[in-house]
Amino acid sequence: MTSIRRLAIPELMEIVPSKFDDERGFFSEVFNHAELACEGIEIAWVQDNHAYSALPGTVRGLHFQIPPFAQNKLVRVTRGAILDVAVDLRRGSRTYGTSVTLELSAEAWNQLLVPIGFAHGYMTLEPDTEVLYKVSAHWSAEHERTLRWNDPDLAIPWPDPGVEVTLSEKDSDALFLREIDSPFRSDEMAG
Ligand SMILES: Cc1cn([C@H]2C[C@H](O)[C@@H](COP(=O)(O)OP(=O)(O)O[C@H]3O[C@@H](C)C(=O)[C@@H](O)[C@H]3O)O2)c(=O)[nH]c1=O
Repeated sequence: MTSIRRLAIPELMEIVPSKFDDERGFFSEVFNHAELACEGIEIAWVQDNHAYSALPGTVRGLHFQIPPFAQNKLVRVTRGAILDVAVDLRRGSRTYGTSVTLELSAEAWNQLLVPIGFAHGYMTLEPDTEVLYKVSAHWSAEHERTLRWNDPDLAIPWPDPGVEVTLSEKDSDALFLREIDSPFRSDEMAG
């Protein structure tokens, strides 16, 4: 059975699928539509992404796409570990501009559901970390937006990686929260 736990912002959920170990290795249903549907999660996923980061302290994000390419994301780690972060960008939300963090790892075998209306990003906590995630809209460069990972207004409790942070050029030149004109409204969101 998959376990599902709502986080401090209840639209964000930690999902932990069962994992069956035996002498050969393991088996796990990493996505089961019917089990998630029982919790009201019925999302039409259209793309699976796989990202490998060589170094610990690699930051990707914080990213979101605007409509009509806004994306739900279901994120998991198959090797290594990350601190995964979602920032509430739903105007009118009591938690607008605040974040939820959750450590995801191959060992814990947990996943984070990040719905439309949130920016998403992560820092790798181990070398050779692989992140896989489903998204519910295709990638569109014109609809992609980047929020600055270390914007002081977000006050995200990033860990000290003990090394210099590795960042893409796009992410190092991102917008601050105060510069973002969010298209998301809390009263339009499901859940
Ligand atoms: C996101 C994405 C990128 N690309 C291409 C564009 C570019 O040449 C290369 C690397 O893209 P990026 O630097 O944007 O990759 P990355 O920084 O890993 O982007 C990802 O970050 C995490 C935090 C998310 O939440 C994702 O939605 C996505 O934005 O891959 C695709 O072809 N399809 C995609 O869906």
